[in-house]
Amino acid sequence: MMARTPLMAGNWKMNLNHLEANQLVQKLAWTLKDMKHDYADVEVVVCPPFTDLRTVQTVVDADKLEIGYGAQDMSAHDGGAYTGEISASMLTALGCTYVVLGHSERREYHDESDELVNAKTVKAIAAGLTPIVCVGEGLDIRKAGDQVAYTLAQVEGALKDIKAENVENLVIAYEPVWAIGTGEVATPADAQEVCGAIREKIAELYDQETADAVRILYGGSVKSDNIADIMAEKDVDGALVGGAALKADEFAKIVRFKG
Ligand SMILES: O=C(CO)COP(=O)(O)O
Repeated sequence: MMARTPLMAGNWKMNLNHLEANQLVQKLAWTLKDMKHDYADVEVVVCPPFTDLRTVQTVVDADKLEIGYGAQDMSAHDGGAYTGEISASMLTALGCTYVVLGHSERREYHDESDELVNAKTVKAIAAGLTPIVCVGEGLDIRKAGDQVAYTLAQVEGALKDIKAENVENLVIAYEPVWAIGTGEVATPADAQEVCGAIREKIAELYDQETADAVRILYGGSVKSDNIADIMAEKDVDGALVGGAALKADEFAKIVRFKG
């Protein structure tokens, strides 16, 4: 089995304008460079608002930074009369390599369904983007003990009609909604339970090789002081980080979770 490269992705949500984005990415790059170890063994990605992407591209290109970037959403359409939407090809034209899809905040505030997340995932893959597909249960489902079944149904919905060769590059982020922005982090065992079940589901839908290649992230109140324990779980390959990704020092410490 090929080792999966850990991935630390910062989801900035609706925070930081392009000037602030410039500062944060530069500071992140310096901080990572100043750290004792080089960070080549961990992939670092930032997902700023759309309006920051051009700026992030300029900083990354100018300083040849080993920081990837992507958007937090995109349209399921290729182009045309869709006011306010951004297409996959607009993102690739800006050098994006990733796109977050189906975040619980999109599902909750913008009524995104599994079908829409699937349509976007198909388009992202076709454009050569790596989708970070977000799944995860709310508190009521967790209390009822149905987190695994609920989350696996979302995974299956997102992957409908997607071929194995496209799934192996995909990233899935398990983000229990009750742990997002609440300070309530899932225990490492909670994260492993669902991340492990997601990998088993992918093996069932495709094959073991595909399942072993897919990277599965945990997200929800990840901080520098809890990341190491979460990363110790065998099916957790990284984190999708919200609030803690807005501070260069803190995000850099998360990237350097091995110390
Ligand atoms: O939603 C998240 C990342 O996509 C998690 O947010 P927090 O890290 O702020 O809890």
